[in-house]
Amino acid sequence: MATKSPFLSEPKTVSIVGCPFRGGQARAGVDEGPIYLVKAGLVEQIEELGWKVKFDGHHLFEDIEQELAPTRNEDVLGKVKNPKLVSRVCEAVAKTVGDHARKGELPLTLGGDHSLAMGTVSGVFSAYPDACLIWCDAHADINTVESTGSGNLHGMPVSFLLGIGQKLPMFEWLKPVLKPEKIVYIGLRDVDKAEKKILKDNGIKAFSMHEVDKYGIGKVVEMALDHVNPKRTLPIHLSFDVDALDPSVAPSTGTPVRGGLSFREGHYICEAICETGLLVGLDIMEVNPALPNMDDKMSVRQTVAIGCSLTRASLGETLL
Ligand SMILES: NC(=[NH2+])NCCC[C@H](N)C(=O)O
Ligand SMILES: [Mn+2]
Ligand SMILES: [Mn+2]
Repeated sequence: MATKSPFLSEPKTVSIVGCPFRGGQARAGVDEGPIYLVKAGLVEQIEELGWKVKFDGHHLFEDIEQELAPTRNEDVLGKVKNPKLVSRVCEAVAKTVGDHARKGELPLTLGGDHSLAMGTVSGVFSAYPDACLIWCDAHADINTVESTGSGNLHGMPVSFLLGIGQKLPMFEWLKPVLKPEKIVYIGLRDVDKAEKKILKDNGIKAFSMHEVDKYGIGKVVEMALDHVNPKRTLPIHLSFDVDALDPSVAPSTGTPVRGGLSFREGHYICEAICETGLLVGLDIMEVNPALPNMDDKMSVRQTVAIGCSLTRASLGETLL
């Protein structure tokens, strides 16, 4: 493996946090994402790159699900769906991810839906308070309790991490670890009207597909890093929603949007971030093997393979 990291301990270790969780959105199947990724050989592939890999089974949230089961149908607050469940699961994820990060391991969280990022980012930023966040997604996931149309928490993790919008009592544990200048988006193309205003009001930097078309992905990643990490010294967390990629490339996901990143553009982002040597946390989110439909095995295989190859590109795989 190439470089030594200023942040990670030797031997360089990836700790896989498999999160079969779907409570942040409505579509079944995204909870199977991590299981498919591991079954496709992800652990061995990362080892092949020279990392030590820790993985002792997926994070089962059975205890939480069971405890909340009796009141499961009442878990709604205003428009927001499953707030108690999502909060408890993300709190557990934050602890696990934070523990790995504090030990100098690189937590790799496999979703599951993107609400889990409330946990992963909280965990990584608890270990590295000066970290920055690169969010690759078709969506901004920055709706607030007030602005959400869907009520799905996978559309809100960023606002919760920033501490903007109404605070929900069950999310008391979640501290606003993120500052608006510490996040940058790449790949946006389906941003709700209210989200556009939130991005503008908070001066949050975003490179939509328009900028990818205009400047090319190389320049976009450079500008994104210049914004959150001008001296290339700060730890980086990469949260990658596979719907950032075009649906022709990654079809098996819950909220596909046309006009997305090409196969190479997606991988380039991961390679370029890896080259900084500053990556300390990685999320691969929203792989849903039940979509686009049960019979479309080709799409599933393709999307799962891309989840694996994006991970490898982030962890040092190069073309030459
Ligand atoms: N992580 C995702 N795929 N998020 C999609 C969010 C879609 C929409 N903006 C919403 O708030 O529901
Ligand atoms: Mn998305
Ligand atoms: Mn997302």
